[in-house]
This record gives sequence, C-alpha cells and structure tokens, in this order.
Amino acid sequence: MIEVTDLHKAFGSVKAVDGVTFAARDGEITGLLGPNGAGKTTTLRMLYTLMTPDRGAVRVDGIDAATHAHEVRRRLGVLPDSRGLYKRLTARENVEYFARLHGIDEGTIKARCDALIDALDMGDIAQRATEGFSQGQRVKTAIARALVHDPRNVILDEPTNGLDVMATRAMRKFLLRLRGEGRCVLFSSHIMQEVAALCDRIVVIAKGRVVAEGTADELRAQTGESNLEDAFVRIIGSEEGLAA
Ligand SMILES: Nc1ncnc2c1ncn2[C@@H]1O[C@H](COP(=O)(O)OP(=O)(O)OP(=O)(O)O)[C@@H](O)[C@H]1O
Repeated sequence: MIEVTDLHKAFGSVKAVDGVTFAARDGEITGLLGPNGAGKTTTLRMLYTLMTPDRGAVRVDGIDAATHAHEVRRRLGVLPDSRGLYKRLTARENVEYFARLHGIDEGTIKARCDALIDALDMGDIAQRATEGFSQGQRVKTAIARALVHDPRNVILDEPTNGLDVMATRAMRKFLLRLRGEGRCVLFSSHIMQEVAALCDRIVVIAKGRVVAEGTADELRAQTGESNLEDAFVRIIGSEEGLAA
C-alpha cells in the first residue's frame, strides 16, 4: 500500500508537484496518468525516496518515508525512468548484483533469478552482456532487478515506453501477474489506452495536481463522456502531451 499526502516539489519557479494526494492499494494496479510535464516522474521519485518533498508525506505499508527511508526502500521495487544497467555485466549478473546489495543469500538469489528470468521470458538474453540490448531487453532486465528482493510494492515509470506491441502485451501480462500475487502496482503513463487497459484505479495528474481519480467507468461518468479518450481530454482541459 502506497499513500501520498499533499506532496509538493518545486524547481525554482516551476511547481512540478503541487499538492498531490492519492493511495495505491495492494492487489490493484494504479495508473498515474498525465500529459508530458505533468509531474509524474517527480511524484514517483519522491515516492521511492530519491527526492525529498518540499512538503507532504509518503507512507509505504504505513511506514513514513521521511523517517524510515531504508525500511521503505526494502518494501519497494522500482523501475526508474532511466533504466541504467551495467553494460559489461550480463542481464543475469545485473540482477544478481542488486540481489547481493540487498543482502540476499546465494541460494535465494539463484532461485529468484531463475524464476524472474522465466516469468519475464528472458532465457535468450540472460547470459548476454547488456551492452547493445534493445529497449525491451533493457526494460525486462531492469524489472527483474527491481523485483529480486520480492517487494510488496512495485513502482514503474512509463514501463512500456519504447516497447513494440508484442513487448507491451507481455509487459501488461506481467503487471497483471504481479497484481495477482497481491502486490501493490503503481505505474505512470501518458498513454490513456495503456492505463485504461490495465488499471483498477486511475489517478489523473496535470500541472502537478490530481485532477481526477477513479475507475475508467467512474471517470467516464464524472465527465459525462462515453469515450474514455474524450473523458481524459475533458479532465485535462487540453490534448497536449496525451500522445497515443
Ligand atoms: N530536476 C529538475 N530540474 C528542473 N525542473 C524539473 C526537474 N525535474 C522535473 N522538472 C520540471 O518539473 C515538471 C514536471 O516534470 P516531470 O518529469 O515530473 O513530468 P512527467 O509528468 O514525468 O513528464 P513526462 O511524461 O514528459 O516524463 C516539468 O516542467 C519539468 O521540466
């Protein structure tokens, strides 16, 4: 469970996040949807303790990120916007390295790596150095790395960015699997179809603020639009940045 209360972050005169409040529950997929520059990445960075909020609170499984950052990090698996792999290591070595940083014993590391390589269909790339990996291969490796400590909560920044149709479908299936395991899954996207196809709840963010929240049906009802795309355009007040 991830709870965000009245989060603020400014960069000089730019109010990137301007009072964001929402909750992402266990066993659900929550989508943070907004146009380019809405404040999604900044919100997620504060959630996973990379950035300190100017104001507001983040709680993960009831634990305050400001006072117990280490405990919060243990409970989070994060796919950051920059996938950042070690290029001389193989995909498997990248994942194993992070597992060792988490202090996991070697037997468990082997079992978890085997399971993740299987679940993410990485058998053909696991033993290859990651230099030259395609976008999809990089994302898979970064996700395996994010999940190797078996976190209850999973945060993904634009997980399907740059993926082709097949890789996107595989990613959706994988996120549903995480939900089925009872995890709290939170991901950001600027693609409404992506969010609509997958999310139990949608948090719409624009100009650093939450402008709507609910299921896809609730958002349609709130706006009086039968078409989800029209509902989003109405909520956001512009089509800018809402590329498909
Ligand atoms: N480190 C930074 N320094 C200065 N401005 C920043 C910084 N990070 C974000 N911003 C600004 O804050 C605003 C929100 O950016 P953010 O990256 O959070 O948006 P986003 O919703 O993730 O957008 P996108 O979909 O384009 O990735 C933008 O105006 C951006 O230029």
